[in-house]
Amino acid sequence: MIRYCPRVTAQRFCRLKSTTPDNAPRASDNEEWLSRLSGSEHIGDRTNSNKLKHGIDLKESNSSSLSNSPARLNHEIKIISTPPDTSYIHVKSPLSNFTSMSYLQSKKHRQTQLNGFVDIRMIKCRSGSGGNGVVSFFRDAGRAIGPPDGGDGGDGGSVYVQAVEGMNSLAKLRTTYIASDGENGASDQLDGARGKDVLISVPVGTIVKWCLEPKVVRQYVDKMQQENSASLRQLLNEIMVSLQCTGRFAMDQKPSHIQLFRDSYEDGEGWLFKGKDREYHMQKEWFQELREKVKSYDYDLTETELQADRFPIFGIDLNTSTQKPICILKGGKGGLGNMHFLTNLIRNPRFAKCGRRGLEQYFMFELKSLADLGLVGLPNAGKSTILNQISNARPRIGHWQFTTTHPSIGTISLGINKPSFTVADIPGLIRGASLDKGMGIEFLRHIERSNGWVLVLSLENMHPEADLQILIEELGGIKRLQTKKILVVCNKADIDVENPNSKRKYDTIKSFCDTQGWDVVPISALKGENIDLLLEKMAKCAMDSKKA
Ligand SMILES: Nc1nc2c(ncn2[C@@H]2O[C@H](COP(=O)(O)OP(=O)(O)OP(=O)(O)O)[C@@H](O)[C@H]2O)c(=O)[nH]1
Repeated sequence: MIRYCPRVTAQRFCRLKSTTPDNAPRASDNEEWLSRLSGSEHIGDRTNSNKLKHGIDLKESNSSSLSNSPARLNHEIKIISTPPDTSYIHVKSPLSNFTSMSYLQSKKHRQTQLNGFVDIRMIKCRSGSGGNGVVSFFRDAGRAIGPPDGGDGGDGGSVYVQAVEGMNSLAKLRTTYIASDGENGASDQLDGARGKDVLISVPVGTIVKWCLEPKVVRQYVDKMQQENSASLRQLLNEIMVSLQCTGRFAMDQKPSHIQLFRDSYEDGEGWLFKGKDREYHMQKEWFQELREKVKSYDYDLTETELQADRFPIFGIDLNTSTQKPICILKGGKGGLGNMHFLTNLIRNPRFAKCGRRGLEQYFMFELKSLADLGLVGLPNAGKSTILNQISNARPRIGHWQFTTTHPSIGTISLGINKPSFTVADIPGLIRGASLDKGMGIEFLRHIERSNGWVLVLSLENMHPEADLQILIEELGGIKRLQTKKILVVCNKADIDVENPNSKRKYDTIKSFCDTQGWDVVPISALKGENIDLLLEKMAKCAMDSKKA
């Protein structure tokens, strides 16, 4: 906890005309504050580890280590060392956790793909630095130099984030959010104004994650791609990022938060001199003594900063609207004015303290839709036609592949007094989507939160059972599907109805689904056949998934 320096607050910000300052701490107040500081046992406890920065680990990521291994599990975290060997929990984690695949793909390509819908943004945020304290002495007609009256710098503004209802895209977010710096203090005991905060409003369902500077990552990845033939996804999974982390609790050895570090001055530094310079002061014993005491104040400031400058490794999930904005970057503290350094020995303190620096970091804003059910299928299976039939959503429908270029969510109500549920339609998956073929698997984020998945197959295709296997594979394998409630929809049952082969296709799928305990239903979305049964089964799947 910071042992705050003495200050009478009642008259802050009001200008005192031609009277002796009465808002400044008296020498005795300052003496008492400084003597409390000198009793501190903290000095020297903290190591220099706060100078360590996060970064891409070049040694781990040489091209020879790149293989065609399956995609690494996202969020994989390898603990390298823990306290007391190091001050922080040192971890390594794949770069894919701290950058955006979509950002690294061609920007233009993605714009046309998305038709204006934006579900991922990399944003630079900066909190304001604290204003500087000021060196000033009271003056009036009768006195050339009076007691010190230099005010404190104002605190820097912070960056906040909040989730609000009614937004459904990240398109309107700016690329940079900068909170303003605190103003410097002034004569007559005036404290500088506090820097303005910034508030980033995002749709409910957004996850805010800490990430590396996108430009640096892009340059690095481009270089790596020139040197070897690995796909972008493979590269992002193989390149490791070194991070300094902390646990949720002081002694926790399990990393939960990334420790961020400011570029502020060292404890005991950050002095501003006026009249006589630093060299002059450093030679004086009284200044050295004071500096030693103020070191403890700085130590507390740094500790408070380190506590505040922690960000959850897996991000902040804004899955409900935020009642109170969440601070993601805190502004720097304002520096002390010279009136705090008046003591019985130091009558003319010609020095003040600088404000503490703000923080500049990059964050990845990722929108993950909140729908009860996720509709997945190969391109052209008829997902959009189904959603059109059963809900208020009006997705694009076409007989060409990838008509759906961005997710859409429909609400389905089965009548008064009956619960309603939501369904998300995402672009079609193809074999190799997880290796970025077709529209890739980036859109799966929109069904990740749904506990119920509706797999749509087209009976028009020659081997719909093989399509089902492709879906299972691209969705993460049978084990992943076992964690969800699954409903399989065999669409386009109207085609070739008389052909015994059509019945055979359906039976093969049904018997596989039976072995997995999955429900299955044949329909014709185009002709509206069996839609009531489909709705009933979807409602059951949604309710079961809510219970899961
Ligand atoms: N005969 C028949 N055609 C259908 C049926 N359902 C959809 N279609 C047609 O199949 C084509 C594709 O339908 P969409 O709903 O756009 O398919 P999708 O799965 O959303 O396609 P993507 O956007 O590529 O993912 C359209 O021409 C539809 O009219 C059906 O039950 N029977």
